[in-house]
Parts: sequence; C-alpha cells; structure tokens
Amino acid sequence: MANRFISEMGLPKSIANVFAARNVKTAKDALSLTEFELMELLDVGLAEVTSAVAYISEMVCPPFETALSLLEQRVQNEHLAGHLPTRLKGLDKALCGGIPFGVVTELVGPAGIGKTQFCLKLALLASLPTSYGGLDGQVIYIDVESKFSSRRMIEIGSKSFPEVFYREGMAKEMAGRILVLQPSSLPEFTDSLQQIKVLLLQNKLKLLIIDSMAALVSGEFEQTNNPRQHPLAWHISFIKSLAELSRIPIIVTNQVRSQTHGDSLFSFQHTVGANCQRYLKIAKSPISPPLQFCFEITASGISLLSDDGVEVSGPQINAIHSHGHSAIIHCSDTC
Ligand SMILES: Nc1ncnc2c1ncn2[C@@H]1O[C@H](COP(=O)(O)OP(=O)(O)OP(=O)(O)O)[C@@H](O)[C@H]1O
Repeated sequence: MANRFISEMGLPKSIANVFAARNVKTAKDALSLTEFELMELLDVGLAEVTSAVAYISEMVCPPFETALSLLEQRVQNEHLAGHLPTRLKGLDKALCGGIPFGVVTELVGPAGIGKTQFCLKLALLASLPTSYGGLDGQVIYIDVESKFSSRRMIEIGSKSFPEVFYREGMAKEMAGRILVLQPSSLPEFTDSLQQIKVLLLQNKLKLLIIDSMAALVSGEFEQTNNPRQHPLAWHISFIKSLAELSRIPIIVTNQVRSQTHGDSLFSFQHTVGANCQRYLKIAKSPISPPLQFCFEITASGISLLSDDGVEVSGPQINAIHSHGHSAIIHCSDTC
C-alpha cells in the first residue's frame, strides 16, 4: 500500500504534478515527510499540503473492520473450509456439517467395533459426484493392516447410493478414485506420506484415511509413554501439517486406550444379556459437547439408531487418549 504511486491516486492534476516534479512519487515518500517539509519541498501552502496528505493517507490506509464484519468473514471462511457430510444426520448436526476440512479427526475404538466400516463409507462419500453430495475427488486410503475390502465397499455403495451405483460405469469410476496403499513397515509409511504431499499439491486429493495408525508401531511405545519419544511423533505432526496445507479432511483410526491402566474408567465391553449395543461418541471436539449415539452396522454400513445424541459427562470422555487432534469420534459397545 505504501508503495502506491501518487500519480495513480486521482489527486487533482495540479498538485499531483507538483509531487511528481519534486520526485515525491509514492505514498511512502510523501507520508515520511512532515507537512512543513512538504510545504518547503513543494513550495505550496499549508492548506493544499494538508488536504493532499489527508487524501493520500486515506487512499493507502487499510480499511477498518467492524467486529461484525470480522465475524461474518470468519463464518464465511469456515463455510468455505467445509465439511464432509457423513450422512449420519445426528452426527453431522453435532459436527456442524460433518468431518471438518483442514484438520485431523481421530476415530478410536476397540477392534471389530466398526472403524473400518465408517472409513469405507467416508471414502465412498468423498468419491461421489458433487451432484450427489460428494466431493468428486480422489481418496487415499492407507490400509496398514490389509483389512480394506473392495467387495465390502461395493456392497456399502450399492446399498447406500443405488441411484449412483446403478448408473453405467459409475461404480467403476468411483472405485478408480480410491487409491489404496498398504505400507508394510514404518519406513514405507513415511514414503507414502511424502508421495501424498505431491498429490496434494496437484489439488486432486479430497480425503486421506489412515487405518490404522497405531498398528504401525503396536507394542513398541507402551514401555516409554513419552510423547517426544513416540516413534510416530514426526508422522503425526506431518499429517497435521498436510491437513492444514491442503484443507482436506484427514481421518486417522486408532485402537482406543484409557489413561488409566486396566480400563477401569472406560469399559469397552460389558456382557449384559445377549444384546450387543454399539455407541459412537464425540469427544474433545472444539464445536460439539461430548455426545453419544447408538449405531448399528448393516449391509449399507453404519447407521444411527437415533439422531438425537445423548450428552456424556464425567471422567470417561476425558480418559480417551488421543494425539490432540481436532475431534475424536469414539466407538464402543455394550454386549
Ligand atoms: N456386511 C455386513 N453386514 C453387517 N455387519 C457387518 C458387515 N460387514 C462387517 N460388519 C460388522 O463390522 C464389524 C467389523 O468392523 P470393522 O472391520 O470396521 O472393525 P474395526 O473397528 O475397524 O476393527 P479393527 O480395529 O480390528 O480394524 C464386524 O464385527 C461386523 O459386525
């Protein structure tokens, strides 16, 4: 702003020419001098100098913002930053639209609870055409434990979005957008992340899923428990920076751990009769209180039994260990 040329500011020609003739070209040149210095240099009266300085200042001064306009900008940015709707009505409502872009969302729960089922559905949703509410983009699915099932994914897709899947070639096109990487070691995982950064720069990638992160180092970290010595410390901060850089949603799954040993605070499996009840909980979200939803897994994937979340209180929700991401969606069951 300070380097704007006075000749291009629309000052009356008579005074603009005087500035030019004395080599006072930019706003900075003019505003660095006092009014008396300008009077002497330009050889004009105080009134003319004062009005020219006021005009130049107004032209280069950043416009002021009201608290209201700042708030409106923030809401607009958040809207543009976006969310990937999960199509689980209650969850999307609680998360203000779905899985947020630009941050890492951690999905934690015990083995077999449905984390992978949830990820498969999210991958499909991101690859759906925008006309069907998807993101119409590529998905990278890092399948650490080789549990990815394309057959199950097609089953979920055809039951959830029959109108899309039965359109000719659509299932094939969507499946072609989901790239599955299966790193078998930590160095291979590191290489995968580096490759992803290149893809992100090409702007084609709309969702990154890592299922599961902890499986890469299972057992190794339990002895140290010092975050700085965590073998995935570099990877975790790299993934967070990828999310911020690309503004895409990143999902990381993990086995849930309680901060108290023996899981006395957070029980994952109760045997009460023959009924098995699964719960999906939102924890440590900056936008939602801790909420719990009952869910089931059917041929079409995960569905909520009720869209009304029940607020969770007490030490349980804080006892869930995470890597400090924006939100945790936690799954547990009562059998
Ligand atoms: N076609 C299907 N119909 C109904 N339920 C299914 C179907 N396929 C899988 N499931 C359910 O999904 C569960 C497995 O879920 P998933 O593989 O997502 O677990 P996970 O939390 O990822 O476990 P892990 O941590 O071991 O990877 C099974 O226990 C089963 O109940």
